[in-house]
Amino acid sequence: SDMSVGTTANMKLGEFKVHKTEGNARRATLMTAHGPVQTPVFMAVGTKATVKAMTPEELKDCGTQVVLGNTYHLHLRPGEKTIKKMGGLHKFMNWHGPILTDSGGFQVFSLSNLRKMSEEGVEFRSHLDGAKYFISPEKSMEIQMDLGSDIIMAFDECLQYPATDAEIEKSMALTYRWLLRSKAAMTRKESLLFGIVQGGLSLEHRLKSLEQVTSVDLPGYALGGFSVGEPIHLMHELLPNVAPKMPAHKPRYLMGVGTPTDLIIAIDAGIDMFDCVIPTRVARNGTIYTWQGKVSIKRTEYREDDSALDPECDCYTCKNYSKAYLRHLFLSGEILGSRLNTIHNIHFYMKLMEKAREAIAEGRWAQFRDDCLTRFVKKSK
Ligand SMILES: O=c1nc[nH]c2cc3[nH]c(NCCN4CCCCC4)nc3cc12
Ligand SMILES: [Zn+2]
Repeated sequence: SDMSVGTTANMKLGEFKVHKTEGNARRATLMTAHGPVQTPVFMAVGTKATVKAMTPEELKDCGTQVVLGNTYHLHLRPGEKTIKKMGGLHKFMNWHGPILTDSGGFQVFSLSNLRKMSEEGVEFRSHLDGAKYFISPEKSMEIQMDLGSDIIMAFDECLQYPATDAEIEKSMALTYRWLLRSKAAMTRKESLLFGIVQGGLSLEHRLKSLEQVTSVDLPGYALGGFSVGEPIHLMHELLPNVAPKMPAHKPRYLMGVGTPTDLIIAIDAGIDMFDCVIPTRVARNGTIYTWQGKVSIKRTEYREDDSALDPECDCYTCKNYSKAYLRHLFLSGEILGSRLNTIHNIHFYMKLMEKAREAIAEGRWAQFRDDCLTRFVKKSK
């Protein structure tokens, strides 16, 4: 269990202690203002101050350690000034564990009708009501500090895929200049600022961006610019050539990733932290992750199936409900269906990370990795 790595009592804010490694995989602890984070860790995405369909208590019961918030969404609604007045994001959403906030750049490019990009920042219209907004490194830091975020992401430019070499070079240079401005503007001592490495799907540019970003002394570093529509094998091939070259004694965060298979492959490459909407989003669409592969709950074969979603799972949903009932809820569009499927998928992701942490700590990561890849790759039913 997570206690096997000893006490975190006298760890300093921002300290990252690597307890055990096996190949590139690491078992570590990161100390934040809201407590220790045991890695490898999957962070539940709570974009609009809620992890959809789950209460904070249910999140905790599923083993959630860190919740992710979004600068873009919360700036538009209800506004960080309101959240600050209400006591900050932890109090507002009643989540008192560590919170990581994304810096807004990615969401502006993927959600809003972009108006204008400049050295200064990005001007855009809200996807909600078309109102005009402007975000810069300084504005992004101000928003994340007002939210009271424990881990603040630098304001970067996430390049779309595909991109030419010239576009990649231009964009990563801007991301580097914006990183320096982010660091200068992030003055909240309780918060940890993470830099974001870009460089597209080009190893040469990735290593150049890695050199630039890690030349700035920070408590952690992320790999951005992935999971943006590129063929997934390109990321799988690039990771082992980039992740191990990130600072060994700082946390490595792969943004926006991924499926259970992606997580295993990335941990094997040396990644410590992940976030993705997949477990919550696909749950609402009736797709369930299990230790025997994926299950689509709407299938007719489950109509009178009295068994649990996953016989190897001990979550609240698997202990109390049958596939037949969950199929009925899904087909009826019942809210409880979204809730019970989400509870299971989040529990599955957190259990996967817990087992990965134990496997690395006990020197049997390679066996666990191969076992998972065999289980997950099997055809989904
Ligand atoms: O380069 C990035 N910088 C800042 N934040 C990011 C967030 C990201 N999220 C993703 N991918 C999310 C992909 N996700 C996969 C499941 C379906 C919905 C979209 N890439 C990212 C890159 C970045
Ligand atoms: Zn379950």
